[in-house]
Amino acid sequence: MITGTKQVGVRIEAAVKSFGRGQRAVDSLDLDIRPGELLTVLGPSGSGKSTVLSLLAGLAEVDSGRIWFGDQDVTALPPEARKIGVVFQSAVLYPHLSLRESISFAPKLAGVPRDEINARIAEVAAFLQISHLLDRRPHEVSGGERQRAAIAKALVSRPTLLLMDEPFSALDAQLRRALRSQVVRLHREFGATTVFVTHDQEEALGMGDRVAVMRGGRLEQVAPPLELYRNPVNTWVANFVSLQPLNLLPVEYDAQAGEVKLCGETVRLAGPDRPLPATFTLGIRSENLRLRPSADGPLQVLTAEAVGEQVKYTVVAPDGTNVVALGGADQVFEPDAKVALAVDWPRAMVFDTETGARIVEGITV
Ligand SMILES: Nc1ncnc2c1ncn2[C@@H]1O[C@H](COP(=O)(O)OP(=O)(O)OP(=O)(O)O)[C@@H](O)[C@H]1O
Repeated sequence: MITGTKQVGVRIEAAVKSFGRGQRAVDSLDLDIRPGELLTVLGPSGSGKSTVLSLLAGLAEVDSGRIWFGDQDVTALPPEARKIGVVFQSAVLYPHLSLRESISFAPKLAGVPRDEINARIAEVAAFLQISHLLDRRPHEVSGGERQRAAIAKALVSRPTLLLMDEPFSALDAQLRRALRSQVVRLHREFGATTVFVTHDQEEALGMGDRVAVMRGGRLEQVAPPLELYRNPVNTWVANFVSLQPLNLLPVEYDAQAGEVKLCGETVRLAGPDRPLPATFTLGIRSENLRLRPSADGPLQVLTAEAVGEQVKYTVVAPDGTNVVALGGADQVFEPDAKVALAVDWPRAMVFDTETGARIVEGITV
């Protein structure tokens, strides 16, 4: 880790923020961000992600609640007193200044000695591979290079908290991927506690030490990526974090026989870890569902779509439910083929049909 970086934990306590008389943009939010972690904040458009970032930056004030950086209550502190670095969707650089001048602006103002500023710029620019561009102005570099300069500008003041709001959303997919891994390495190197806002599942799950999922101004769940993926608290989170389509299938359970009826098939369960209700919703991701050839069905292939090395099948169950399954290119099913499901049961999720809440951890057959 680079010397001079302090790691601070952040605590948002019962934060409420509304704009005008409208709905609450952030509603009773409690969130702990650990010292030095890279937390991604994921949610659909309008879920309150940017507002959370503005509250942390001090660009917006909470209506009620408190914000702590370590043991310091910063709720009433203005942005300049918070020791934060912020990177927005489009780089905030001075158009008439060179990148070097833009990057050195804030530390110069703060009275950091010239040599120290130069050393910090050299270090961060080398890391971000923009050393050769420092004497150019913003309009003389590409969009990706401008975003890297904006990151350098945010880092050079040695912030204790780095806030990034969809910094790569205007860039093409390949560049986004490259910059994503650069930010992860940068975070490891510089160690500042980082909050990275995105509406992109792949970005949030790929980058975050933990992912905070927001919906309608509230926090639905916060967990490490794999835990979130495997143990989502409800159908909404399960669906939102899915990289491949999620099937939510109605299931009937006969407790006495220990059997479930799923898409026209009867399956014996070995041991649900808790009593199951007579009907529930089974959540199964298409990557955890395969098709088996079966002369007498009960399902029928509707479409087969190539996805790289795999094939995405949409099949229809006897009750008309559509089910999406992924298959390898080695076993190809033609449209209209009769098939049965091969469920990876330990990866199946059981949800309450009424509330959508997760009810058991996993079931075995
Ligand atoms: N300055 C503002 N004035 C009025 N309403 C606002 C303002 N900023 C945000 N809102 C409202 O607050 C809610 C949350 O907005 P916010 O920008 O935090 O969501 P977001 O999750 O970041 O969305 P996006 O992914 O589209 O940027 C939205 O309903 C939005 O319309």
